[in-house]
Amino acid sequence: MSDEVRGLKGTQLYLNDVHRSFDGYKAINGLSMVITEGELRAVVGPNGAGKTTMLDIITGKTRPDQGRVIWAEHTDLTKLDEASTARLGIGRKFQKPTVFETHTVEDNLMLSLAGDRGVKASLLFRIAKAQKARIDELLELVRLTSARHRLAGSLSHGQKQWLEIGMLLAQEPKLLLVDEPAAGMTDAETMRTAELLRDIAGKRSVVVIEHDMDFVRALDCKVTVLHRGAVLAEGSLDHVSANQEVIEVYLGR
Ligand SMILES: Nc1ncnc2c1ncn2[C@@H]1O[C@H](COP(=O)(O)OP(=O)(O)OP(=O)(O)O)[C@@H](O)[C@H]1O
Repeated sequence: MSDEVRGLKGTQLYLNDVHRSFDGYKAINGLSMVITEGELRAVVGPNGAGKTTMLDIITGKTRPDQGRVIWAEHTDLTKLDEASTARLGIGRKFQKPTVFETHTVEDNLMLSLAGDRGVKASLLFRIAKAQKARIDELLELVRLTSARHRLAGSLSHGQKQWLEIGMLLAQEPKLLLVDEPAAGMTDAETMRTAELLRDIAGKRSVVVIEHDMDFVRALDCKVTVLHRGAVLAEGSLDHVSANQEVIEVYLGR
């Protein structure tokens, strides 16, 4: 066992000196980060800091030019595509909710639990007891128990986001990547989303990209500030907020 691998014990995701340029522009420029098993982490930074590109690299959508991206202590993610990283247990929630609007909340969750069986076969499939219990649990977790029989298309924007998080959780990810979940939400929905993400971390790691500082405060977790494709500061929100460089490039704008 190499020293590097031994040092990764309990690490869900490890990025070391990752680089990626687009037409000569260094979108990711020496990015290193460690996400431990079950950790909740917020990633913030100005527009163009490389946050989305970082998620693209983790999920295999974009290949880094150099650097190490290691999953669960030994799997090299730089060799994998999006389908393979999803199979490993990396779930990604994009900014815009994508739910089946003409199906009920329950059916949306059932379809996600069903995996590869196909939409029609899944809806015809009788819900096994274990599946029902899992759906109950997911509905509770994403605050949609009372909306169980509503059409997903009739939900508020915030509720659609929660439903999609539930659909991703149905696939039992070990790491959930969430891109700006609070965008477009009411203040109350934003605070409930922070609670929800705190609830679901622990059993799996959760990395949240966000601009809304009230939301980041409510997440109450370690914060990484990205700037020009690398980590500018890391620590508690109070710690990074007091950093003069962070104030200059991000908070003070
Ligand atoms: N596929 C691509 N082709 C060309 N340039 C790209 C590509 N992906 C990202 N970039 C560039 O890389 C830089 C970093 O972008 P990225 O979207 O990762 O930043 P971000 O921190 O997510 O910003 P925002 O907060 O605005 O979403 C930007 O200048 C962007 O234009």
